[in-house]
Amino acid sequence: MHDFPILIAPSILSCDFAAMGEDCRAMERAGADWLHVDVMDGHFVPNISIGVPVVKSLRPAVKLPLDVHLMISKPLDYLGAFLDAGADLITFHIESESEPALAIATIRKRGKRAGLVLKPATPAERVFPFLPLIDVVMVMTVEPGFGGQKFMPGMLPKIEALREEAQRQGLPLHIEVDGGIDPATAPLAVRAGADVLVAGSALFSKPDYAGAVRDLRAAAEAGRGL
Ligand SMILES: O=C(CO)[C@@H](O)[C@H](O)COP(=O)(O)O
Ligand SMILES: [Fe+2]
Repeated sequence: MHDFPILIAPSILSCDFAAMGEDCRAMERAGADWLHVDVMDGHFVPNISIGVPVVKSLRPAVKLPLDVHLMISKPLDYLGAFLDAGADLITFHIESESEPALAIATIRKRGKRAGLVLKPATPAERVFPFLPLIDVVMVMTVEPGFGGQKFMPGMLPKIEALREEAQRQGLPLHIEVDGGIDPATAPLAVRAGADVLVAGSALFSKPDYAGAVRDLRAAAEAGRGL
């Protein structure tokens, strides 16, 4: 079994955009591990969110690693800009118009971490050939595009298949889950093999961020023992 600690990555899609820096610093003080930045182009997904200038402004505002989730049709065209802006990890969709091996190499050549993301309908096997090349594989547990949706338990076998394949290939791969993660669903994802938990609404909607991060981490860690 992998022995990564559980990591909590609050999704800033649910933060207060009028006070983003302070809201993110509060999440940092609350004990978050990464900051998850959702980038949407209105084409790959039916929503528009934020882009390069926001990553650039956030970079000096927090010390947390910036986990940039690209929900855009042409990730290759924008990798350089996100890397220059200060992304520490860039994940992009296997369903996008990209050459995955080239995109991964572009990110890793800059000394940054790379990951692939799967939409709910995409089978785990699609990314098996790329697992030795990446640091993170991310399983969408909702349809990408919006925060605050309901976790899809049907994604649990996909997480299990990815963890099994990573173990079979002897890879220390992070498995990140994104969408509908809260203290009720986190243990299910962790038991299936996830170790990085993105959570937007479940954290930013709470008045006490430290308590919310602590409760999510405790629930997830309990999932390991199930
Ligand atoms: O990438 C996405 C949505 O496309 C996510 O990162 C969401 O922002 C997670 O939000 P919650 O489901 O946790 O509210
Ligand atoms: Fe995301």
